[in-house]
Amino acid sequence: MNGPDKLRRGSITGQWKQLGLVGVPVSKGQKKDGTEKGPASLRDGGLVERLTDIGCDVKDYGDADFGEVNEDQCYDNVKNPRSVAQGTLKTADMVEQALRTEGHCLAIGGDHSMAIGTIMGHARVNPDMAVLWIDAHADINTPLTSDSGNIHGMPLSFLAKELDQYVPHMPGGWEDIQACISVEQIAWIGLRDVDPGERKIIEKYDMNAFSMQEVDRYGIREVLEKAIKAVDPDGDKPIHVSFDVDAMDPAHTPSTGTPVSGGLSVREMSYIAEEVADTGRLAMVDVAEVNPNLGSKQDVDNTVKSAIDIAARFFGNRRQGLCPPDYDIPVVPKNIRRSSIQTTRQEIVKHLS
Ligand SMILES: NC(=[NH2+])NCCC[C@H](N)C(=O)O
Ligand SMILES: [Mn+2]
Ligand SMILES: [Mn+2]
Repeated sequence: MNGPDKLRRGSITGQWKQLGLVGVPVSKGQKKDGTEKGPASLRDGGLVERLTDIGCDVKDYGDADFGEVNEDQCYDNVKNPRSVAQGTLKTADMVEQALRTEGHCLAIGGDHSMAIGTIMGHARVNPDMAVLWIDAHADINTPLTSDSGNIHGMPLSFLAKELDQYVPHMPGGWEDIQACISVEQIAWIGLRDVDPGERKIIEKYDMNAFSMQEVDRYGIREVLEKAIKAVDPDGDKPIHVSFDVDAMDPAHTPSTGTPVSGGLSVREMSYIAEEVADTGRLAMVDVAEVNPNLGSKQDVDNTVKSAIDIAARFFGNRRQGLCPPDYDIPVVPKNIRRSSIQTTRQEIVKHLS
């Protein structure tokens, strides 16, 4: 081969021309206020500009309206079931519309209960999607296996058809939320805090769960390859990435509600994003669990920066660099003497104008 993967990779921007952005300002899936401000913190941090710079044509669909639910009593131990259900249905509609219109979608949360709506909406368009769930947590507790009662620890139990028998039918909108994917469509990367009921489900259904132990044993390259092979053996499925920022080490994403030490490095996470982008099959990304209420200003800035960096990598930004399709190396006109770079530049500008 001639140079590092020269033939396989282009370096031109604009692979994802059209991209719908959907904000999912949910915080009722867990107990800490602040994730409802996640979408605003990512927009204020320059997310759209970053995506535009790398050649994306971003259409911002705004935020799903989570409204206010009066007296959202617990269902058994499940907290805020009606609030989450109501916003989930709105999220699903917006994601569906964004995907149908733009072809690609980036959903920014919000706690990870956001993914019930994003995957539901995505499944209406691509029911055969492959889901890569990048997270310290498995988020597949059922309401009955969950100790916390927080819905952000349960989204996959509502989404996986095989688990229907374990999930109670809750009131207040949940009748419209139906499981839409199979356990075989899901692979996790980054796990390091898995509850007993979750571990049981993973083993019972022989699910594709890659913990940090596998990352340490095989390296991120092999783990990612195995994960993609597991959910997309023929390499022809649309890919949904659900990225919980707590998958990364808290050194990079400290402002999140349930940080767990020993997470993915910037390099490992960048590698995942670049390689998934390179498949050409990425349809949608969720960015979950940014909580600007937690930590110092520096912590929040670091978290927002990491989240934006990774989101941009999923949509085409590469560590090797990019150049716009119409970029040309500036030529020095023959009649201009090279006295110094400074004057050359000025003279070229003069010459051109
Ligand atoms: N999306 C997340 N950060 N989830 C954390 C879940 C923690 C724990 N497993 C629970 O069920 O409550
Ligand atoms: Mn998590
Ligand atoms: Mn999560």
